[in-house]
Amino acid sequence: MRTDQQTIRLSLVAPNGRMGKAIVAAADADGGFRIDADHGDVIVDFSSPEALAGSLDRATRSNVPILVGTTGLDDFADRRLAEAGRSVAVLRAANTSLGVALLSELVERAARVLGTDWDIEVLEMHHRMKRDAPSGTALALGEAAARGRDIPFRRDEARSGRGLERVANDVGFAVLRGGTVVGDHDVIFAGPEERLILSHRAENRMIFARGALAAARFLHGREPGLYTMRDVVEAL
Ligand SMILES: NC(=O)C1=CN([C@@H]2O[C@H](COP(=O)(O)OP(=O)(O)OC[C@H]3O[C@@H](n4cnc5c(N)ncnc54)[C@H](OP(=O)(O)O)[C@@H]3O)[C@@H](O)[C@H]2O)C=CC1
Ligand SMILES: O=C(O)C1=N[C@H](C(=O)O)C[C@H](O)C1
Repeated sequence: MRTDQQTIRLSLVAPNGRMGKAIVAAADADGGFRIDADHGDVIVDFSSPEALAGSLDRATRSNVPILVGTTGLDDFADRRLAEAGRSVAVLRAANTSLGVALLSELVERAARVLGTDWDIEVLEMHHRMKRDAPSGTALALGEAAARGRDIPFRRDEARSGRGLERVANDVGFAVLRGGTVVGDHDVIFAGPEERLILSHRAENRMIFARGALAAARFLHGREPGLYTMRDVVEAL
């Protein structure tokens, strides 16, 4: 039980989902948080893209910061998040684990250092219930690679058939689904006669839940803006 910090009330959009339950368990173990159905200090949304508009409306109307962990969001959702970020603090994270926050930095750096003759492929595997593909994390890692290389992010994710020679600088995606896999991500840099593979393995949803609590603590009382897990890690 923490005694050094103020208790933060979390309003969970989906308390009964897999992530909702993990966050409730992590909050219980931490002792510095309380789950509050409506009037939280921070809104926490790990649900589905359909819920996002309502969650952002609630955040801006009540002037409360919001953590969005939902993946599978489209460009329109990006614009809504940016708009909400003008009036409240908004943190969007496809992956709230500490390991993936660091992996994203490593990927950006590797892409910057390795020349364009190193192709970049992202491979991910998740449990059979996952609805979106590629995972939000895989896409965010692809974006980090493109950022490192200072090129526009172009996805190649439909390789089946013929005439599929690789286009230079595209980021390729491969997706596996099955069983209860919590979340595996490999970023493969395939160069001339060598490969560098940066990997993360999530073994339990509690890693995302603990990261979500760190993000909520970061957001509490934070000024309006769009934030990422890198901001959270830097503030730790
Ligand atoms: N950022 C991160 O670190 C992580 C992100 N995720 C992402 O979080 C999201 C949820 O994952 P997970 O918990 O495994 O999924 P689940 O399917 O277990 O839970 C989703 C929950 O959202 C609820 N829900 C769905 N639509 C709405 C809506 N329109 N309004 C309110 N609630 C809604 C569902 O309720 P009901 O069952 O009643 O429909 C359910 O309780 C996914 O997008 C996933 O990719 C997952 C893990 C880590
Ligand atoms: O749906 C999941 O389970 C996960 N979703 C996130 C994603 O799409 O990247 C994060 C994590 O990999 C688990």
